[in-house]
This record gives sequence, C-alpha cells and structure tokens, in this order.
Amino acid sequence: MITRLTFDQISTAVHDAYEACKDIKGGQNAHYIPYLANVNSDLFGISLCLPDGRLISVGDTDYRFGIESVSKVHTAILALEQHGAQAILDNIGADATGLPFNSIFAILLENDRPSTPLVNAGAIAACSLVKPHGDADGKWKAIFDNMTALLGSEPVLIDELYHSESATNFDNRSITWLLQEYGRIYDDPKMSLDLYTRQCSLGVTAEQLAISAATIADDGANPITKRRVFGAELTPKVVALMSAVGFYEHSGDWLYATGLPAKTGVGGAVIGVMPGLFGVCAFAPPLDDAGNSVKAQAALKHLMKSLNLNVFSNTHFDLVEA
Ligand SMILES: NC(=O)CC[C@H](N)C(=O)O
Repeated sequence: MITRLTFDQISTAVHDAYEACKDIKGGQNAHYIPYLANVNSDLFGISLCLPDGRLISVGDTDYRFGIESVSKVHTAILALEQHGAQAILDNIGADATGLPFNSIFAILLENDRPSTPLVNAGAIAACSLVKPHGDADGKWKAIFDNMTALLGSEPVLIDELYHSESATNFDNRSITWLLQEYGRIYDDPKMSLDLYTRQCSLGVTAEQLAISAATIADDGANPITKRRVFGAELTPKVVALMSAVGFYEHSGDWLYATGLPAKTGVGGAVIGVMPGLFGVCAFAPPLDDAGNSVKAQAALKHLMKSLNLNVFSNTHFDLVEA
C-alpha cells in the first residue's frame, strides 16, 4: 500500500509531539559524568529533516549538547566506509547485547567480541580501526571530518565535558584493557579510548543530528550540502545496527513499540531514521534506567503513531506536495 504524506502533515505531527510531551516529567540527567549532571533538565527540542533538505524544528533545537553515544553511529559509518561491511562484522560484530552500554559481561558472553560498534566496547574498537593507523591526529581528523560531513556543519568539542569524562571513565578503561587482552583493539589502546571519549564530547545541536540522520535515510547523501558522505549500500547496515541495539537493553521493546530504528546518547539525544523518508532527532536530558532520554522517547513514539509510520509495515510512504 502506498500512503501519501505532505510536508504540512509531517510538520503538524512534529509540533503536536512537542506539545504533547513538553510537560512530561521523570528520569534524571546522566549523573556519572559530572558535566552532564549539571545541564538544564528542562531543555527539549525536536528537529526533523527531509531528503530534500527541508527542516522542521521546534523547541531547543539550536542548543549545543554532548553527542555521547549517538556518535557511535557516525564513527561506525566511517569504519564501514574505510574497511567494508564484512570487516566490521569480523572484527567487531553486529549483535544486540541485551545489556547496558558499558557492560563487561557482554564482552565475556560474546566470546571476546565487542558485539557491535554501537556499545562502548565496539565503539572503542571502531575508533581503533579508523585509519590512518597509529596516527592520533590523523585519526581524530578523520572522525571529526566524517562527523562534519554527516551533520552538514562542524561540531564543537566541549572541553569541559571531555575533561569531565576523561577523569571519570574508569569503566571504559577496564573495557579497553579487556579488549586489548582479547586482541580486539586494533591500534594503541589508550589512543583508541581517548578518541572515543573525545568524539562523545563533541557538542552538537538537535538540528545537526537530524541532518545526519536524514543523510543515513537518504542513502549517504547529505540533504543540506548535497555531498555524498558514504556509499548507499551502507544504509541498510547502519539501520540494522541501530535497530538491533540502539536502546541497549530496551532495544526490542523500543522497536516493537515504535517501528523506528533509532540510537540514543546519555547527553539526552535520540536520532531516528526512516529510510527514504526522513531523519529526526529529539533531545531532552533526563534519562531512564538504560540511559535513554525519557521525553525524547515519548516524542518520537508520538510522532510515529500520529503519522502511522512503522519501518516494518507493508506500507510505503511517498512525500507529496499538498
Ligand atoms: N550511552 C552513552 O551515551 C554513553 C556514552 C559515554 N561517553 C560513556 O562512554 O559512558
């Protein structure tokens, strides 16, 4: 079945989702990273980007916040581009862990594999895979440039967040050394961890993240800059990774409830990708027990329901002029 959607319908749905969810309480800011604990908990924004570059934004969509684990998607794309889909499967994996994002148990259960580039272990391994090998500055430039190409404009490193996170990331240090012991870090371990921590500390806006999600939805072509960022054959791989583990131990419940492949970060962002149709980002700092934004989840759930969208349904959606 083909259903026609207009820009106005999508715009109304975004504004309705904002209104319906703006007063939702519950959850708390990430408390284990001191910088994030102090961000204003009332911030809330939704931004949606269409493949033709039109943006629908409501609320705090130009506030710059820590990208955190949403960056795992961007660097997974870089590693996929540089090494190919098979190498990422062989060296990292694409499995759901069913466990928290920083789980050491998941590494042990998965027979030494980091599981997926979208949990901490696999994301640190992905940073170790980024070329040029052995060159910290060159690798950071590759990560930053790839992020910029996906966002359509530069992110800004939040120094305070980077220092705050570097000083307190004891679990990620343990993960890195365990992976090193298992032969699953493919460059200098300390450098790989530092690159991961730095990418998590990049400041981005909800609007930038929506553009990057729309770039994934648009088969690797950035809808704003029109630049091709990655090969179209990678979109199904990226969407599969997001679907499998985007909400960590709540990934199945999320996908079942919404039908939206999405990825969260403890900075409060959630990005969602409807291939061919749009990319979206909702942002609000308070998180649930799995580290996923309470209000952003509610807003995206509302949006998908009101537009009657689901990536698994047998309905194809065409964006039409009114
Ligand atoms: N889920 C997240 O966003 C976690 C990211 C954070 N930088 C960490 O490694 O703990």
